[in-house]
Amino acid sequence: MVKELEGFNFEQRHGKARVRVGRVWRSNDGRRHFMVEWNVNISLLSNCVAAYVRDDNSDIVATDTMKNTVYVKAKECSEQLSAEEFAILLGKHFTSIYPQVYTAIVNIVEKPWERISVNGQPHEHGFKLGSEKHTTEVIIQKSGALQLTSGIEGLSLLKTTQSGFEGFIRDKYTALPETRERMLATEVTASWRYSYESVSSIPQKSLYFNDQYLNVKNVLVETFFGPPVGGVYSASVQSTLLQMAKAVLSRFTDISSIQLKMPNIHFLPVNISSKDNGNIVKFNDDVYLPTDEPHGSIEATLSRFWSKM
Ligand SMILES: O=c1[nH]c(=O)c2[nH]c(=O)[nH]c2[nH]1
Repeated sequence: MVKELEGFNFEQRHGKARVRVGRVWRSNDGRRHFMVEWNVNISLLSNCVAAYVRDDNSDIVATDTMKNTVYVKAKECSEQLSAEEFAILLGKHFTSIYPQVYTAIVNIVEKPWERISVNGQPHEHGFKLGSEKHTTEVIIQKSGALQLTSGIEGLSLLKTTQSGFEGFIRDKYTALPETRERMLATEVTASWRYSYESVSSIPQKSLYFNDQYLNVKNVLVETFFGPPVGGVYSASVQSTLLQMAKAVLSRFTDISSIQLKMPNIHFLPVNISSKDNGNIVKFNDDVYLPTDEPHGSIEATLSRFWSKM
């Protein structure tokens, strides 16, 4: 502990936020293009207290250097890679080349550019923006120990039936009727932690984490809706959320925990009545008032019992 901080507890980190980078790769004949757009955030934990206490910047990695590193490393990746692999590569770089840096935290949000089909044919170099985003965060130590998390942001799901909410507490403030027939809409934010604990145990199969992202998304969606014919009844957002989390942990053995945030986005059944005429029109689960706010906020984390988290 330096003398200037005696009697204090001091924690610090520094990094570069929102470094946006696009990267294009081309097939051998140059015709078929692959592209990603990433928003990279870097945070370094390092021994650079002197900069805070005595204006000595000699242990500081300039955040401008961090930004440049993103572009140079993107250039150096000669083949397409997942956001997870790129985050690990950056984290490894910062923790291995700077003696002062003991931990790097890198998170990336990937913009959902998807290859476009024109007249039913996938275009060689044309992309359109999709909706939900692939996210990842790696926390990596100098030793190579790491925590890897991936996720989805903004996955909007809605079903028009097979949802209800009954049996909740009723008191003098309760106006909500019980129902077995309502709309269910949410915008899922998911983040799941992989059980890999060191750089050396990360799967070497290229684009493995992109495949896993799509697999987890499919399981979440399938569980939310149930089979295409008939669907599955949801007794609450809470119940559906847990089924989704359990389905992911039971299907993917390399995932040790998952957090789901599922706001309950209300579609209010329209009911128009007047004092004189009572109900003017008889609505029958057919006309709704869509809302954004207020919304229910429902979130939970499910971890394997043996998980170290
Ligand atoms: O699925 C639901 N869970 C709740 O906790 C809740 N609360 C509420 O008003 N409606 C709902 N719906």
